[in-house]
Amino acid sequence: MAQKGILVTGGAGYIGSHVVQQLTAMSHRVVVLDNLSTGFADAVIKANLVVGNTKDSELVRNLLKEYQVDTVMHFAAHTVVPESVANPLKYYANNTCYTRNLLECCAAAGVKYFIFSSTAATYGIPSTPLVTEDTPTAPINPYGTSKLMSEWMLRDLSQASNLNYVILRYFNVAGSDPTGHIGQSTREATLLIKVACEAAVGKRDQIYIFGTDYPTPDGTGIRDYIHVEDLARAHILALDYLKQGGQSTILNCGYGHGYSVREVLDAVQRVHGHPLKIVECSRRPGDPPRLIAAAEQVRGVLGWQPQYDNLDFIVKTSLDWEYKLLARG
Ligand SMILES: NC(=O)c1ccc[n+]([C@@H]2O[C@H](COP(=O)([O-])OP(=O)(O)OC[C@H]3O[C@@H](n4cnc5c(N)ncnc54)[C@H](O)[C@@H]3O)[C@@H](O)[C@H]2O)c1
Ligand SMILES: O=c1ccn([C@@H]2O[C@H](COP(=O)(O)OP(=O)(O)O[C@H]3O[C@H](CO)[C@H](O)[C@H](O)[C@H]3O)[C@@H](O)[C@H]2O)c(=O)[nH]1
Repeated sequence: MAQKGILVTGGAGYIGSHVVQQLTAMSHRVVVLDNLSTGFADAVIKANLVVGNTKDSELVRNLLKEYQVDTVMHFAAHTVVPESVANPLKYYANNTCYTRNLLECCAAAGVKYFIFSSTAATYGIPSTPLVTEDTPTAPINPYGTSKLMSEWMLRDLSQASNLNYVILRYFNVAGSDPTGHIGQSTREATLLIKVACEAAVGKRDQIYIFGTDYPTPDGTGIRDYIHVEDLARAHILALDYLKQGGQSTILNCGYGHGYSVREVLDAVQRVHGHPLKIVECSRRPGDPPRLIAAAEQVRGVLGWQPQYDNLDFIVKTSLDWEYKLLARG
């Protein structure tokens, strides 16, 4: 019998491509569906890339059939929070409606396992700094809401069918493949470590600190930064877990401790060896002071053990990739 396939939507994007690389290294049969809206064809090295959209039911149905897909890993989404505030319907269409479409195709094809990229943005501004999976969800922007609605669809479909899922709520993802084959190539990036590394290699003149008056030890926002390779590994373990009959579940993905913006910028300067031009400015609307994952569940349920829980290493791999992008022009 032919090996069952894994459909990875958004597998040409930053996080998806790292997961695909781990899956193909383990000889899984992978097909990537990506419309290349923010992804890159050359990020998909050993899997088949089909350029298309999750809203295209006929295409999705054909792929599920052709590759005998029993597992879907769903990364495809728009991911920029301020853009979601300015253009909410774009986010509800892509992140919610097209996910519904994908789920409908999965249900019809009898897909058994679904691993979904969710986000700490579903928690909004939690009242406790340490966020457990039971912390009430209360997103404060359309991006977070669009993702939470997909979680609900998945939960409800699972209850009405044989589909089981793992929802992974990522905290702040950073870093790049330590072997240097792939990395974060996002255009017009907004995420702190990526932006700081762009400033370090001279792609930007300066880096802004959004708010220095937060109730944190140094006044800047604190986040739980997780290396993309460790996050990718959690997907592999989630797949094993589901295949061994694991119950549908939601898991935070973070290390359980955080760094302030100043600590991150110190790390970038330390690893890079040169000072950055840092400009302090007012808070960015909607940013919680501190967001840290309670990260016991993912370790307990999946047996996940992070390898790269080291800020300087995260920064080093980001910086190495930024130099590569610079050399490519
Ligand atoms: N980067 C983070 O810190 C972070 C944090 C939490 C959650 N997430 C989630 O992780 C997932 C991946 O994020 P990323 O950072 O790799 O972003 P990314 O933009 O690099 O990847 C998204 C990929 O999906 C593709 N895509 C988008 N809409 C599509 C569609 N309708 N059909 C087919 N392909 C489509 C894009 O071309 C891109 O390759 C997203 O679901 C995002 O919400 C990311
Ligand atoms: O140029 C920058 C960029 C960010 N920050 C600060 O750095 C911290 C991290 O900000 P990011 O923009 O890197 O990431 P967020 O914490 O806003 O991440 C949120 O948005 C992400 C997607 O954009 C993910 O969904 C993630 O789960 C969600 O918490 C925040 O305190 C932010 O104010 C700066 O000071 N300057």
